[in-house]
Amino acid sequence: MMFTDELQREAAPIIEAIYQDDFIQGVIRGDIDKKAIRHYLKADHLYLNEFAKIYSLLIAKLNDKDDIRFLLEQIDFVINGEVTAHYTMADYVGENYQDIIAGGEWYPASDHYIKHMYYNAYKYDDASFTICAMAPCPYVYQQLALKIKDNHDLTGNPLKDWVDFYTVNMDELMNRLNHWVNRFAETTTDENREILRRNFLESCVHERRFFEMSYRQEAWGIEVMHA
Ligand SMILES: Cc1ncc(C[n+]2csc(CCO)c2C)c(N)n1
Repeated sequence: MMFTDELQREAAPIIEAIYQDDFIQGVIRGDIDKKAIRHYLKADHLYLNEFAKIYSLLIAKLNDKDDIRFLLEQIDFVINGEVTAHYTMADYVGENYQDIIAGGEWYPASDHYIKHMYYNAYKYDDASFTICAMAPCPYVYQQLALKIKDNHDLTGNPLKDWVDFYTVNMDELMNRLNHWVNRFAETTTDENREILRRNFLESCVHERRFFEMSYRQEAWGIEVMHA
């Protein structure tokens, strides 16, 4: 069994828990509170910006042109492509997307998640540490989307396109990320493998907390200073 297969097997209960939580269940019913979706969008557009910047930090750690080209494509996807999924949610809210995301912040759970990725990018030379902290991002969404599709017919659901978005386009990305991590995991120490494992599983938990944060509209409770 490949190293990333083991990580994915260990992540299964966390993904099942996310599936059962209020946010995804509300998406499945198609009646989730619009405030939860608004909060998610406010947090997620900033999360995606940072995700793109962290890809750019990984480029500095890689040498193969094809690997670099792939990361450039992913930056484009995160900045320009994924907003399609966000527009589906903005339509559901019934407000202009730019108006929704104005004034968003790194709320507590997204703050922690973003900093987990940056920490690994700055602490370790090898890209694998960061990749393990990033891989749950496509993996969890792909698994949730497939689980939803397997169990429910979303015809007529206003958030169907959001779910559909993550059932496609994720395979090639996961293959690349898994390949990089497995190559490093084969030759590194047990201690490093344990760090990789924790990074992956912690980010799965971060994914869960991100949805919970959105559902409960968690914020810091610190007043924003206006110039
Ligand atoms: C909190 C959070 N986690 C995951 C995604 C999904 N996602 C973000 S970037 C990307 C592709 C990476 O190249 C995918 C699948 C999200 N939108 N927000």
